[in-house]
Amino acid sequence: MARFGILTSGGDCPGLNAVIRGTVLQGSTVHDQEFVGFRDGFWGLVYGEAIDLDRSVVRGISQQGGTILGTSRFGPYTEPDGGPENIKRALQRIGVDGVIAVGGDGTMAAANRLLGDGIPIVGVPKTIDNDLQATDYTFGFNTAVEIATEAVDRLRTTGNSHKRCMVLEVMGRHAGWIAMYAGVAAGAHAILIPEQQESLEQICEWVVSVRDRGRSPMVVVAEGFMLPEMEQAHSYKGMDEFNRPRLGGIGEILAPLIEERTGIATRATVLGYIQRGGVPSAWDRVLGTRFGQAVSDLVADAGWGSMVALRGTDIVRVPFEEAVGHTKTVPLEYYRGARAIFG
Ligand SMILES: Nc1ncnc2c1ncn2[C@@H]1O[C@H](COP(=O)(O)OP(=O)(O)OP(=O)(O)O)[C@@H](O)[C@H]1O
Ligand SMILES: O=P(O)(O)OC[C@H]1O[C@](O)(CO)[C@@H](O)[C@@H]1O
Ligand SMILES: [Mg+2]
Repeated sequence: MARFGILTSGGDCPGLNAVIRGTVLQGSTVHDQEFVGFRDGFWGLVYGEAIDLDRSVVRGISQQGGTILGTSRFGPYTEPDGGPENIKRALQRIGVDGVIAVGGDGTMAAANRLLGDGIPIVGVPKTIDNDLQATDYTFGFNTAVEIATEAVDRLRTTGNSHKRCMVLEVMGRHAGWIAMYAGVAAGAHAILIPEQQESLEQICEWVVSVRDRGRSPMVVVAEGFMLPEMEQAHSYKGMDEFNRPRLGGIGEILAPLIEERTGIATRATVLGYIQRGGVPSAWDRVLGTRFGQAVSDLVADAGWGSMVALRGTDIVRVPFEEAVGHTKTVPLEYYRGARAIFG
C-alpha cells in the first residue's frame, strides 16, 4: 500500500486541519493510501519524526484552528542534519513514498528545491495573506478577513461614540489583501497597503473630510504599508530567528501623526495573531477539504512537482515554478477603484 507523509510549514493558518482530514479521508476511501504526519514542518521530515494518520486521528478536526501536526520555519537544508540525502534516508526508514508539503511561498520554494534533489514531493498552498500566485485564493484568508471585518465594525461603534479616528492594523507583509477585503467590507474611509504609498497629507485629507461630514474616520492599514519617506516597512521588534524583520506597529506610528495634523483624537489597534487563530470559516473548511482530496488524487497519479490550486471554482494542478518567485499583490487597478471612494 502506498504511504505518504504530510507536513505543514510556515505560519499557521485556519483550514490546515481540513486539508489533513480531506487528504486522509480521500486517500483511505478512494485510493487505498496510508499517511503519516511529520511533526513541526520540515523539522519532522529531516528527522523522520512522524505520527500515523488514520481516520480516527483526523475525526472532527476540520473545525479546529491551527494544525494538529505543528508547524515551523525550519528549513529542509538546515545543517548539520538537513539535505536531500539525509531526508531520503529518513523517508526510507519510516517507509514513506512521497511528501505532501502544505505551506506558503517559502515552503513551495523549498519543495521545488527538494524536488530538484530527487525527493518526490507535491504542494498545497496556504496563507492568510492570500499572496501566493498560481491560486486565486488560499484557505485561511477568508477567516482572517471575517475577523478583521468584525474588528473594524467594533472599532467603528466606539469611534463614533467618542468622535475619534480609529486606525486598525492588520497583517500583510508584502500584499494588502486582508486590509483591502476587510476595509471594503466594513466601509473603511481609507485603506493603506504595502503595494501603494500614500502621503500623510492625503491620509489626513480623507480623515478630515469624514469628520466634516459628522462621521468618525476609520483607517485600515496593512503591516507592510510605507509612507513615502520610509525606506522599509516599520519594524521595531528586531529580526525573527530566520532573519526576517518582525513587522508591526505602523498603526501606532500613524495614529499620533494623524492626531497632530488634524486635531482629531486618534487611537490605534493592532489585530495581530487574532487573525490567524481560532476556528476556520465554512469557506476555508470547504477549500481546505477540496485541496486535501485533490492532493490525494495528485499523489495517486505520482504528480510530483505540482501544487493544487483554485482557479475560478475549479481545483487544478500547477507546476511549482508557477507558484514560486513572485508575490500575488493587490492589482493597482483594484486598489484605485476602491480608493476612488475613500474619505
Ligand atoms: N528557497 C528556499 N530554499 C530552501 N528552503 C527554503 C526556501 N525558501 C524558504 N525555505 C524554507 O521554508 C520555510 C518556510 O517558508 P516561510 O517561512 O517563507 O513560510 P511560508 O511557507 O512562505 O508561509 P507563510 O509566509 O504563510 O508564513 C522557511 O522558513 C525556510 O526554512
Ligand atoms: O511571527 P510570524 O509567525 O512569523 O508571523 C508573522 C507573519 O505571518 C504572516 O501572517 C504570514 O503568515 C505575515 O503577514 C506576518 O508578517
Ligand atoms: Mg511566505
